[in-house]
Amino acid sequence: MTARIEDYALIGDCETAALVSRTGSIDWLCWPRFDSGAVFAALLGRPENGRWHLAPADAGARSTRRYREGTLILETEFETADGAVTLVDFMPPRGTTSDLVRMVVGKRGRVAMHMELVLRFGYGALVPWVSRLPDGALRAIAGPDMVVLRTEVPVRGESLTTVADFEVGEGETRSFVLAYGPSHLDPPNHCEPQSALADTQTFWNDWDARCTYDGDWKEAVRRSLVTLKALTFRPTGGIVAAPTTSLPEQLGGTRNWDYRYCWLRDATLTLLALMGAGYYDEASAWRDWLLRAAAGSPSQLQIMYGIAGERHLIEWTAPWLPGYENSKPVRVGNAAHAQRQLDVYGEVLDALHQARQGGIASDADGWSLECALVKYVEQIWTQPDEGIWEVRGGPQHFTHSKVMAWVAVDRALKSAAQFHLEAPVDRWRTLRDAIHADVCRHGYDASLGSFVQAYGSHQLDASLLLLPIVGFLPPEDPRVRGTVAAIERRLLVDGGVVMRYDSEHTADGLPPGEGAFLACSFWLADNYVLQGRRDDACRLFERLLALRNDVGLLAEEWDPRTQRFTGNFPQAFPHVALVGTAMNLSRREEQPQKPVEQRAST
Ligand SMILES: OC[C@H]1O[C@H](O[C@H]2O[C@H](CO)[C@@H](O)[C@H](O)[C@H]2O)[C@H](O)[C@@H](O)[C@@H]1O
Repeated sequence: MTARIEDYALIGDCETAALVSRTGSIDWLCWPRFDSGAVFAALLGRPENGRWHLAPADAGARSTRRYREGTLILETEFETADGAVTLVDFMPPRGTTSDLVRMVVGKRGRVAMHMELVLRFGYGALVPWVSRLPDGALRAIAGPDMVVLRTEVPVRGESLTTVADFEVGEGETRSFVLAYGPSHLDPPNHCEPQSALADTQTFWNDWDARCTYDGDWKEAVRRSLVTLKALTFRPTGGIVAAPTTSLPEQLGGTRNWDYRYCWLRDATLTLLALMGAGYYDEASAWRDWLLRAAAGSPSQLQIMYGIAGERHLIEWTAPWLPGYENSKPVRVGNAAHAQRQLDVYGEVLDALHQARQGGIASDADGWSLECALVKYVEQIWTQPDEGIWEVRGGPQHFTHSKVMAWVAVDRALKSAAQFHLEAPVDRWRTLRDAIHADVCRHGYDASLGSFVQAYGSHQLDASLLLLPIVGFLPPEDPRVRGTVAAIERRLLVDGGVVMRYDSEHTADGLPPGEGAFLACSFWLADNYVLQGRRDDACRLFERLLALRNDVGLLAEEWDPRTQRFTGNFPQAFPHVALVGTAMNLSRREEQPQKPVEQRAST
């Protein structure tokens, strides 16, 4: 049986990532990029769909694990009746080749180990052609892809699986390196495990040392930041929402989506978290990515792109994979790429404004793009859209979407004023005021004393928690207070996690039922900070921190019924929100109402 989502840890080389279970099984790896076909897809199927298991032969071995501090180097300690070993798993940040390194280090006694490598290219479907190279390495080829296994441990083939049985004594180390290369080229060069480990340690330690956050939640914030960095595709600066596809939002359900792409929303929020912690190089790389991806007509701006800016993210299903705990279908690609989501204009213009404030100056082309985006918002803001939650039940007039249209114009106006940029400011002011008035007139339900999910609806929506955070209204406004209170009454469950909306009564085009969306739960804590309810904010924040798995990672959702993670993992969204809330709570008491995440820029 596949491990629980919370039983996985992430390793990666900033171009792709793998998930390693507590029992030493790598059950997910797309190679060579985040969005490539998976070579290990057991996560969404069975061991025969590809995995790499390496653990003591004793099935009763106990394991504990941790990352080396401030790195993405995973250490799993196995204890058996005969002794103890540490399994060190990592992917060196990529040079010319991409390597997955596993080292078994003997700690005590003599431990019998067992290794099983099942390579299945094309998301678990294709058995490769395996042969020996003259230097003894094992080469597996399937169409365009090649991987090469190098190890000093004798391996053998058994039932389409590469198997090894060996022992490791105290002080001894046995290593395995699996390297990727295109099949039309020579096999990738040998990577020396010890020096690769030292280089990987240096890379992450250097990166971690740049973090400027110095508040009370350093360990959690640094782990989230390392995770966000791991989701950033180094060659282009694009940021994926998560490294997985189709981990279900409801176990056994159909809400299974592919997150291995760059959403403007998720990526801009990631950028703000990184900038808040002092990481301006990544912010600059992302800004350049955005300007390239969005180049052209604003009417053709997509809500998401491939990691290099690709636009065609056609959604298809992989029927040969049974899905995580039978959650079908397994989807590749994402039909949401063709949706209209008005909020992305607000997120993008806010991020660009904040980048400018942080000293990442935009050139004239950048400002013309921003002006063109405002012009486009002016044309479309009155139209319905699919909203922040990417509903599949048809467009609606979502309140949050209109608020973010207001943010788009507001931030462009602020940039124009602060940086003396040329703009039709009178026209923009009129537009900004018109959107504000429209939201207050149609997005607020006086009988509920709350803003509502969509114009004319009586439903609540956790995205409304963002209204004071983006500065649409002050936190002490009675309509904002009423909205927070209504969300606490109707969407807050299980003592501290927030549902995005009531899926029974929202036309999202899908069968109802999902977990609580963890990012929204942090937004509630941000609202408590804004309202001066610091104790409530700390209590909720600590409760959310306690949901992280043993290595500090969060999935998209938490299912209060089963007390399990659901949705793609690890997802950038909740880690961004965690960083934002930690920063808000760590700010000095005298300036509590300017939250970091999506903060209302001055
Ligand atoms: O719930 C339906 C939608 O779910 C996914 O969207 C969610 O993930 C996105 C990436 O993190 C995020 O930007 C969005 O706010 C979330 O609702 C899925 O990608 C959609 O295709 C799907 O319609």
